[in-house]
Amino acid sequence: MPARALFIAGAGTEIGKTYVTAALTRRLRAQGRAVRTVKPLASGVPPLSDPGFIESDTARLLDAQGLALDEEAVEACSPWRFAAPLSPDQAAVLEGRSLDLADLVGWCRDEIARAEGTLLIEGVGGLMSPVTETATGLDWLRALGLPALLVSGSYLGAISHALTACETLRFHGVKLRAVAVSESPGAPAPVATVAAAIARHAGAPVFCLRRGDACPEELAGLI
Ligand SMILES: Nc1ncnc2c1ncn2[C@@H]1O[C@H](COP(=O)(O)OP(=O)(O)OP(=O)(O)O)[C@@H](O)[C@H]1O
Ligand SMILES: C[C@H](N)[C@H](N)CCCCCC(=O)O
Ligand SMILES: [Mg+2]
Repeated sequence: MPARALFIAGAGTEIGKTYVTAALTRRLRAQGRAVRTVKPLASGVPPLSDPGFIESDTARLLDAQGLALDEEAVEACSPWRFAAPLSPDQAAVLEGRSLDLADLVGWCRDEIARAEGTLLIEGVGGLMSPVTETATGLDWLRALGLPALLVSGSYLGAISHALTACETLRFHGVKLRAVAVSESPGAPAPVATVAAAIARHAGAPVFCLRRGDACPEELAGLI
């Protein structure tokens, strides 16, 4: 059976993409489905030898897959890793490196071609955060032609951020599979209220994850 691949895009950064992607990975595995989860381009990732590595997106996604945290697994999950917690193009400059969208897209296409079951690809930052000096995450997603799961927070302002991302995806012909609203710490409104507001305009199913929640079964069922 051909692989199903999904791109996890964000309405912003630090809002729950990795949390939701890890939760979805665990849910799919619990349902007995084959899943591979990658974060090809990651900034803010210390070396594997650093105690802080355990907090990185790469470590969290490997853990959700039940994989060991070794060099081989890290490289296979996140071939482009940068230490500075900045936009990847800026983090790359600090290391005297550069990034090319064609390389990133080519790597993902190879993964899609060889995946068995479901392939989850976490993006970087928000939908239009830069991924190279000249390309945004939206360019990356469009080049892959994959459907998206949009992750939003529930902080004040999240509704507009989420709907702006939904509208941008629609404008560019990207299929929006669902929106996952991950509860932001200290948010002034209940996450369900924020999700309901997003659902009135998003044109896609909307799900909530409160702090510490597992992935809803219904969300996994759409993937
Ligand atoms: N629903 C939730 N329950 C508990 N913790 C959460 C939840 N959502 C997010 N977090 C925590 O909030 C922090 C930021 O979330 P996360 O790392 O998933 O953001 P992100 O969108 O992937 O960020 P980046 O743009 O760096 O990839 C993490 O410590 C994460 O574990
Ligand atoms: C370091 C951070 N957590 C992410 N890895 C990168 C976020 C880049 C955001 C760039 C932007 O949109 O302004
Ligand atoms: Mg992340």
